[in-house]
Amino acid sequence: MSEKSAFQDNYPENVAHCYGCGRLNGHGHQIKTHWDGEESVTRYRPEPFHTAVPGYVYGGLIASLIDCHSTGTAAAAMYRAEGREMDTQPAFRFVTGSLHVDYLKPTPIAGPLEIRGRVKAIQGRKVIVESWVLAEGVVTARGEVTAVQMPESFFAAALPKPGAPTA
Ligand SMILES: CCCCCCCC(=O)SCCNC(=O)CCNC(=O)[C@H](O)C(C)(C)COP(=O)(O)OP(=O)(O)OC[C@H]1O[C@@H](n2cnc3c(N)ncnc32)[C@H](O)[C@@H]1OP(=O)(O)O
Repeated sequence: MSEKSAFQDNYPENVAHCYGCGRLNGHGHQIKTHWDGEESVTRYRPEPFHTAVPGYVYGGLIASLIDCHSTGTAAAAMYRAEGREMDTQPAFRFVTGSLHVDYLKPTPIAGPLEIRGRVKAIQGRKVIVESWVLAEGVVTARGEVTAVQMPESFFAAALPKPGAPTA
């Protein structure tokens, strides 16, 4: 795969189940993000059930789109910084350390949304990404995400402890 494929299409299978961006999560948003010069872009069409107030998008969806758009941008930026394609090893996997969203205007639910992002800083294992949501060309929300490279312990922590109750 090359940079022409979506960032998320290159995620290793064991981290491709995220509700916001995992291509293997049939219930999720399955967002697809690409570079557009120095900015990253995702296009997403909300469903009628993503309603907050009738006619407008639920803020949690907007946060989710900013979140996964930004973590994907963080991963892609690290590959770019190393001059590598996203399907090369070792894989960069980023999780959300912090997510800040400002809701500037109600976001109309009719029609597609565009989420754009820009890398503010790459600092060691963390990447700070600013992203914004546009509806019909109008910015309705702005966000900032600190994405942190996922430690291997993240996988281990997800496993049930021996003898722990399962329900
Ligand atoms: C990979 C494909 C899936 C993509 C899914 C993306 C969307 C998601 O929903 S991810 C799920 C939600 N996020 C989580 O569950 C993360 C839970 N938190 C954690 O696991 C850890 O706190 C984690 C990984 C963020 C940081 O832990 P750790 O790796 O030990 O970080 P640590 O070494 O302390 O810090 C590394 C750097 O990140 C910074 N950092 C850590 N946490 C935060 C935070 N919450 N806010 C800001 N900066 C932070 C630190 O300050 C440090 O920066 P510096 O190097 O400048 O000192």
